[in-house]
This record gives sequence, C-alpha cells and structure tokens, in this order.
Amino acid sequence: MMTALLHIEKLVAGYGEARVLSHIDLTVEAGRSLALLGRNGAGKTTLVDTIAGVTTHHAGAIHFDGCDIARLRPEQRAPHGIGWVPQERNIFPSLTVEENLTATARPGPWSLERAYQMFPRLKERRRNMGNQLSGGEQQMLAVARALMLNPKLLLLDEPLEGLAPIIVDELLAALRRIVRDEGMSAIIIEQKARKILPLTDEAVVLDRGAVSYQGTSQALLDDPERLEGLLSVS
Ligand SMILES: Nc1ncnc2c1ncn2[C@@H]1O[C@H](COP(=O)(O)OP(=O)(O)OP(=O)(O)O)[C@@H](O)[C@H]1O
Repeated sequence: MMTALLHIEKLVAGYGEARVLSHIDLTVEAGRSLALLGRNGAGKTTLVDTIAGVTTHHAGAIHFDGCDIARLRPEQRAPHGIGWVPQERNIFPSLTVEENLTATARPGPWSLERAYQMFPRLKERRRNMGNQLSGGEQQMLAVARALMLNPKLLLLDEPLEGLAPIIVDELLAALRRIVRDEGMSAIIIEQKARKILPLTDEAVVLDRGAVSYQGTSQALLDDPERLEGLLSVS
C-alpha cells in the first residue's frame, strides 16, 4: 500500500483555548499539489500553521512521511521535510539575498544554482540586502529559500498576495514548474482560486474551520457555479 506523504486525521487546532479547526481530514500524496481555498477567516492559515507547528494542537493526528509530527516543535518539523513560507515571508533584512538563501539551506537537489535558475531575478539581486527588495522579490526569495531546505512538502501561504499582476504571472510560472515539472509536493493557500487551480492537482475548500470540498482542481475549474458557491459569502 502506498502511504501518503501527509495524512491528517480528525484534527482539532486553534489558538490557546480557541478551536478554529474542527475534525479536519486531509491527505497529500507525494508529488501532488493541493490548492487550499476558502473565504476570509475560514481557517486556511490556521491549518498550514498547524502543519508547521505554530498553533495549539487540541486533538487528532498529523502523519508526515511515516512519523506522527503533531507534538513536535516547529524547528523539529523542518528537518522532517516541511518547507514553510508564512504570509509574512520572514526574510532576514540585514542579510543579502544569497545569505538569506544559504543561511538555512539543507543538502539535496535544490542548490543555489538551481534556485537562481528558477528565479533569475534573485541572481541579479544576489548582493542586495533583504530589506532592499520589492514585495515580489521578497516572495521569490522566500520560496527559493524554502526550496533550498530541500523539503518533501512546501507550504505556501498566499504567495501572490499584494503583488503586481506582472509579478503574479512570473511567480505563477515558477510555481507551475516547481509543482508540475519538478514534482514538488505542495499546499498553496490562495484567494484567487482561478489563478491557482490550473497548477494544482487537488483542491480543498475550508468553511468555518471544516472541509467543505475535497476533490480535483479540474472538477472545480469545470464547475464555476460550484466554485462560486463554495467561496462566496453566504
Ligand atoms: N492568533 C490568533 N488568535 C486567535 N484567533 C485567531 C488568531 N489568528 C486567527 N484567528 C482566528 O481564526 C480564524 C481563522 O483564521 P485564519 O487566518 O486561519 O483564516 P484564513 O482562512 O487564513 O483567512 P484569511 O484569508 O483572512 O487569511 C478566524 O476566525 C480568526 O479570527
């Protein structure tokens, strides 16, 4: 039997006493990508942050690559193969682009050279400091830095948010190559469903902390009315 890369069962999590996620079941197979969708406040960030280990875990299992990681501290999860890019990006402002990339790198196929191939802009800016970058460059740096952790699973929290349309297209092209051509497993939170669904294999929609849709991205693209219904404010 093939075991899933990530298998979440009956997960209940939140912040302190507050329970935001209730009985979430979710599976990501190796080499598959998942779009995580839902209205504002549905719990998308809370779910990704729970996989990264920075929320309060109340109940349920998080199996990752054969281990139960639910009780591990965040810094213990990265070595297991979780590459997390939070919404805030957390670029080191007083390190150069290249130092940002190499500071946390782990051995594996994603080298500095390959990161620069994926994001040529970063190579041009490699001697710039983290705080001298545009929002788009910062996001590219955050994704490239996560790749250089050589993770088994990438967690991207709204990578397109606040970026100019031309940068959105550039980043989407890179993400497409990362998940489609390179076969990287990923969970990508996105508000703009129609932008991200063409890249991803599966989709999960959250509503008030529970899963309201789980299926293929293509099925949602093929059924705009359903997609609209799942994401519109009721
Ligand atoms: N630090 C926190 N402490 C307490 N409650 C929080 C905290 N962060 C978020 N919440 C609550 O958890 C719920 C889910 O928020 P979350 O950020 O996960 O949603 P989201 O789907 O990512 O929304 P958005 O698209 O707005 O980022 C919301 O009701 C929010 O108010």
